[in-house]
Amino acid sequence: MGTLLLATEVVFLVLAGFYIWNVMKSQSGGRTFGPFSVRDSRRDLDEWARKRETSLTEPLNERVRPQRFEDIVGQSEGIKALRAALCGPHPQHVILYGPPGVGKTAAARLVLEEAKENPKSPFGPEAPFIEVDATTVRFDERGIADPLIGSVHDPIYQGAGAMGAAGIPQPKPGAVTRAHGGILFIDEIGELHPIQMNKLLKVLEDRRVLLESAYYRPGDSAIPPHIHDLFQNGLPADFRLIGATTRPAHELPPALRSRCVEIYFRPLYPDELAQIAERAARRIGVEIPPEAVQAVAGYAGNGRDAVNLIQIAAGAVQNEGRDRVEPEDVEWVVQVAGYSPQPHHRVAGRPTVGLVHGLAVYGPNVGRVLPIEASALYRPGAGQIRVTGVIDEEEVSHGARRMKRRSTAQGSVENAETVLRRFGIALDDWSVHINIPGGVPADGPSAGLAIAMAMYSAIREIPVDGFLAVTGEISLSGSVKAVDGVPAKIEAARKAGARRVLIPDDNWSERWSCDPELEIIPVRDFGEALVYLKGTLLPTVPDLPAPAVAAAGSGLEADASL
Ligand SMILES: Nc1ncnc2c1ncn2[C@@H]1O[C@H](COP(=O)(O)OP(=O)(O)OP(=O)(O)O)[C@@H](O)[C@H]1O
Repeated sequence: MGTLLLATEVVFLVLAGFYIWNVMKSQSGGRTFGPFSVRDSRRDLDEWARKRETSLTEPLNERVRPQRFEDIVGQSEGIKALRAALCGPHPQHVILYGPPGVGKTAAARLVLEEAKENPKSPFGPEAPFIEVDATTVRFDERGIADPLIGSVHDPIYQGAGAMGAAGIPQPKPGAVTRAHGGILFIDEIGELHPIQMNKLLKVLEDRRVLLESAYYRPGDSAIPPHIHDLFQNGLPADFRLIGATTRPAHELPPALRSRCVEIYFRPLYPDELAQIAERAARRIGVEIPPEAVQAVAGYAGNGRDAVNLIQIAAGAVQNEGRDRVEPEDVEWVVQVAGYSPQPHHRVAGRPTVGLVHGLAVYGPNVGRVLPIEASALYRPGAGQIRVTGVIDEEEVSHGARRMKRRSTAQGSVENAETVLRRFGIALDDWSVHINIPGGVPADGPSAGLAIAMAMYSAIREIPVDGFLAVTGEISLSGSVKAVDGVPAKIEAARKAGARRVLIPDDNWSERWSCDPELEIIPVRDFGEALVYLKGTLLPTVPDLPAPAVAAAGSGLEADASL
């Protein structure tokens, strides 16, 4: 019996000891966080710390990202304007326009550091650079969460915590407040929800975010003083905005545009893409011969493409134990990644009947060569003019009003037709096909002179100088009228390998009189322009008798159905 009692006592003592040990152990774990004990939390912390010890090498795109303004190719004008807007004593808000992948984000990321170096800049050494992508920034119409502007977490919402339980609304700062004292960069700003855009405009105006909540009572002593302060004085949001967009300026709200300096980044030319590719290869540590660089430039539509092409090719090459990217490696990437050749127009060089290199501007300040083709068949009494490649209707915007208008290029063709008739060509006897490949941009009138010259060349079978580029609007009387974007067009002609450019006399500037590479010639009318049609100067305006005999065709594909 005594033994039994002793055994029971021992068992009881062991159980009690085990219970006490367990209680003490759980108490030594300390507080709990909801369902988590401190021990659980510590275990998770250790796990994350262990994970953080693992890190991969720096991604290639990080390695090739521009580190200084000098690394950004081809945007010197845009960067100069960006510096002027942000690096002085009175920085301004900026909108950066431009196609994708040409260095807008790269430049925006660098400008704050440069501004900080100016002792007169209001950006302090700790000024933040906050980056937001408008295509992914969450927008909640009920205003529960607004990571851009900030919001109030009202006590009714799930997870309002101890403050919520006490009926206290909690202001949550957004990116505009995190950017206080620095720069807020909004990529794709044109994609912001209109309500968010309006809120942003208000913040730009007030330089603070004023929040409201039905749960806020100014006299409530249960609300902590810092929350009273935020409701009464607002969250600070004095920053400078850089908004980047691939949209054209007229698609952005005028109220935003009027508050910002507008800066344009332009598409990159093939030689600039080649430079970016070369630099990327160098940074990655692979060799690249000029032929492979040219191959990249032929397929890359922008700087990002150039870098991506090099990255994939370099990766493949390195996996094979090589350190040199050959043109075949670039071709392989082009195949597998589905790149298409870029239409980087060069002038034809050889004289061609019916082919005139017009000049157009697309985007802000970007010119390009626009080949205009004409073919002609002599069809006595059955003449007609067919135009292909022209956009039938263009949408134009005047502030909030959108209008559709007939393509101005179509009008240019009709003007050219009248001019040729005035010059004695019996168009009733000619079937003429004019083709403007690639669609004509909104500045169609400036193709008028080129169209008239192409038609004339096709009908008279005169080969056009293959190094000639032409811009100018043509009036019904044949005079050549001023057009927009002549400097950009001249640059495009230069890049395309032209040697001579005809421009309207009204656009002439003395600075073009001694260009070492290009002969830039002002012309007043169609007759003057014709003197330069063939590379060898014609002594006078050509004689233009109406054709008397049958069947003159052009050098370009004659269309029997004309
Ligand atoms: N002009 C350039 N000079 C040098 N590198 C460039 C240039 N443009 C683009 N790149 C390369 O492409 C990458 C992407 O460019 P970035 O993000 O600046 O383009 P973006 O104009 O902001 O385009 P998106 O509108 O698509 O954001 C850069 O990190 C850089 O490696």
